[in-house]
This record gives sequence, structure tokens and C-alpha cells, in this order.
Amino acid sequence: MKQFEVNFDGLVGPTHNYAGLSFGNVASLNNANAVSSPKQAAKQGLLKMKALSDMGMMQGVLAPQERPDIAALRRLGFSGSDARVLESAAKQSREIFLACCSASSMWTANAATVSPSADTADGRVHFTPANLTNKFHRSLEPQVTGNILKATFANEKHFAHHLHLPDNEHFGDEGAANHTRLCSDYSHAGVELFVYGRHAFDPSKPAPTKFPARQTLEACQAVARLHGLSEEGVVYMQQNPDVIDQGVFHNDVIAVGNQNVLFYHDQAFYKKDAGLKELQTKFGDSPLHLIEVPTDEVSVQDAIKTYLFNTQIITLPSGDMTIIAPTDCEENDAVKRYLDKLVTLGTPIKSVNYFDVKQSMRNGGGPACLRLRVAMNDQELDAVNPSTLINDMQFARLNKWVDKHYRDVLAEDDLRDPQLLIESRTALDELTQLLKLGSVYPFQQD
Ligand SMILES: N=C(N)NCCC[C@H](NC(=O)CCC(=O)O)C(=O)O
Repeated sequence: MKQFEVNFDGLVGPTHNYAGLSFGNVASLNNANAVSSPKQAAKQGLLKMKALSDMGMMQGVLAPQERPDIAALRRLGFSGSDARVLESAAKQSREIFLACCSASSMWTANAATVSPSADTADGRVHFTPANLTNKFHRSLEPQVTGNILKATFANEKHFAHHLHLPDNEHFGDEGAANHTRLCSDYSHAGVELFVYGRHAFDPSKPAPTKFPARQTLEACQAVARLHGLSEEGVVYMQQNPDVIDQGVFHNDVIAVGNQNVLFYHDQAFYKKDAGLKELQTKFGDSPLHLIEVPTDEVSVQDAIKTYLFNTQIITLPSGDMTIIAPTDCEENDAVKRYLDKLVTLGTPIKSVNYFDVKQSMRNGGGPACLRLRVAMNDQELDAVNPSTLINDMQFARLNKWVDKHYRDVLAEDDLRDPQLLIESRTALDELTQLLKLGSVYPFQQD
């Protein structure tokens, strides 16, 4: 049986903007109100998808969400025509309005947690959309994320779709950003590492004091239960509360794994030694490469600034692993020096490829934030909606679609323009045809 890891990247939406919405995410706050370029952002993302496909990887795309979210604004009491809803929300409550305009669904590492069929009790691939309760603008995503995932993985025999966890901070869930699957082979049962920031029901346990811990242990456990994971196949580790307080708002800002490699900063985890020991034991006899980056080579601040750990580690068809890193890593002396050394250390990681994803980085989203990993065998891959897989033709179509519909620049005032809403809906309606998704958006269901 053949086995693949398919990266499903989020297509950047037509309202990509910088609104400073994510307290605890340093880049988001630092770039609040900067002018964005939705067209450039979408193209940077598409180029990364095409490059991975050209490397011989299977690459997919997930559609963005409808923004401005008129339905959410109506739910909050803004009424009248769509133009009137936009105008009154922008005037009366700038923060609510900006939250309802965010294109944050582009970071599909936060779309869902995915467990491959080799790990689950019923032998299907399981998906649970993340509820993203900690940030209002992100909590608007799970319902439509569920629609998009169901339209992309539309086959009950192979794919199981769960409802997102209850919308409450006790079950705060940020999806694959806090979940790493380690395995010897994608098609063999692996160990799923869930990383949480706090215990929801036990305030006596350690937790950050300055910035929020978005993910709870109880949410991780609920997802593991829903997916039918076995106790031997799961490890829970707590993220070091000190690094959350320094701006590490998701585990994928300080650790990343692929197959038998876990690449992490020495300050990433609380009770690190016990957790890694459990991981090693559950992983079994085959070698597990634990690549720990010491603080005296790369500081936590440099890791956050450059997103050294928000890189993608992928296995090329040759069997070698390569790192997909943002150009920000190349521009930082300490991080570049570390990466130059890493490829000589005799680990499975043999090369580094740099990509310019600065439009996303300015909101705190690196290469790994932009993708949701789905490990599949050939039968499962055959059951995926083929229009969502990237090849030369689909890449060309999507580029043309971006050229036709996206603005070059977007500033805050543009978001209240009713014409932008019309442009976005027209673009998304056409996209659902391009990707053969059916009616996934509220505006298509009215
Ligand atoms: N690490 C992963 N997997 N994802 C990164 C998500 C970045 C996102 N930024 C934002 O939502 C900022 C939006 C703004 O400020 O306009 C967030 O904080 O949730």
C-alpha cells in the first residue's frame, strides 16, 4: 500500500489584513493597522504550494472563509442591508467589525486536528475542526471549516467528520498547531503528541500569567477520545508556560515533527524529560530522532521572530527530509548558522528550502501555520475531492482567479467598502466551482 502525507494549504482570502487581533501573538500586535496586500499574500501561498508539488509532494488546498462575516455581525444585532450592517458595525464597534473581517482561516494548521486511519479504532481518517475559542475573530471559523473539510474529504467510508468541541474556554482547541504525529511510516500506527497550555479544571496546575494558554488538556483528551486513539498511541505534554508568556502562542512556534523526527527548542516543554521518555517508549524500537536546539545557539526570541520551528519538515520522494523555512530564518545570523549546521548533523534532515511568506508572517503565521497535514494511503487519496489537489493546471487556474478578484493593497477603511463584500463573495462563489465544493458558505445558503 502506498502512503502519502498531503499538505493542505489555506488559500489566503480576499480580505487579508493586519488588525492586531491576537493578544499573545507578538507579530500580530506589532503589525496592527499596517497596509496589507491580499494579492501578494495569496500568491506567496500559491507559490509555496506549487513548489512542494514540483518537489514531488502531494499538495492540496483548502478554501478560505467568507469575510466580512455579515452573518456574525447580524447575530450581534447589526441590521439592515449588508452595506448598512458594515457601516454601522465599523462606526459603532471598530474591534468587533475588524474581527469579523479577518482572513485568519488561511492558517489551516488551526483548521482541525487530523488522525490518520492507521491510528484510529475504526480505520478511518478522523477530523475535528478546532473551536478556536480564545480569540473572537477565530471562533467564527469552525462551522464553515467543517463544511469545507466535508466537501474536500467527502467519503464516509474513509473519512469521519466530528463537530468542533463545545465553544467554551474549558475546551479551547487550536487544532493541528498543538498536535504532532510521529511514526516510522505514514501508513503505520504512530504516536500522536498533543501539547496543551493549561489544565481547564485544575487551577492549581502551572499556567502562563501574562498571555493566554489557548489549548487545554481537556480539549486534547476529548479529541483523542473522539478519534478513537489508543492509550499506547497518545502522549500529552504541557507547553512551558514561560515561553507562552514570551509569545509562543501555539506549540508549532517552538516545535515541529515529521515521521521519526521531533525538532524542538530546549525550552519548549514543561517536564520535558518525562514527556520525551514516554514518547520514546511509546514510539517503540525504531529510532526516534530528538533534535533539541539549545538556547545558547538560538534564543526563544529569535525562534519567535524567525519562526525556525514553524517550518515544515517534509519527506521527499527520495526518502530524505527537507525543511521548508521562511526567508526570515535566512536573514537571521544565529538561525541561519543553526540551519546550516543542522543539515550536516547526520539526522534525516538533509536540506533547507527558503520561502518568502512575509505577508503571512506579519500576522504570526509561518509556513507550517499555512498547512494542514493529512497522512493517507492510496485508497484514501483516491477518495479526496480531486479538484482540491494542486497540479500545474489547478495552480494556473487559481493564480488567474487571484489576479481577477484580489486587490493589490488593503487598508482598514477599505474593509467597510460594500464593494469589497461583493468582490469577495463573487470570488468565493467562483472558487467553489473551481474546487467543486458545492455550497459551503452562508451567503450561498441564504
Ligand atoms: N501558529 C499557527 N499554527 N497559526 C498562526 C495563527 C496566527 C493567527 N494570527 C491572527 O489571527 C492575527 C490576525 C490579525 O491580527 O489581524 C492567530 O494568532 O491565531
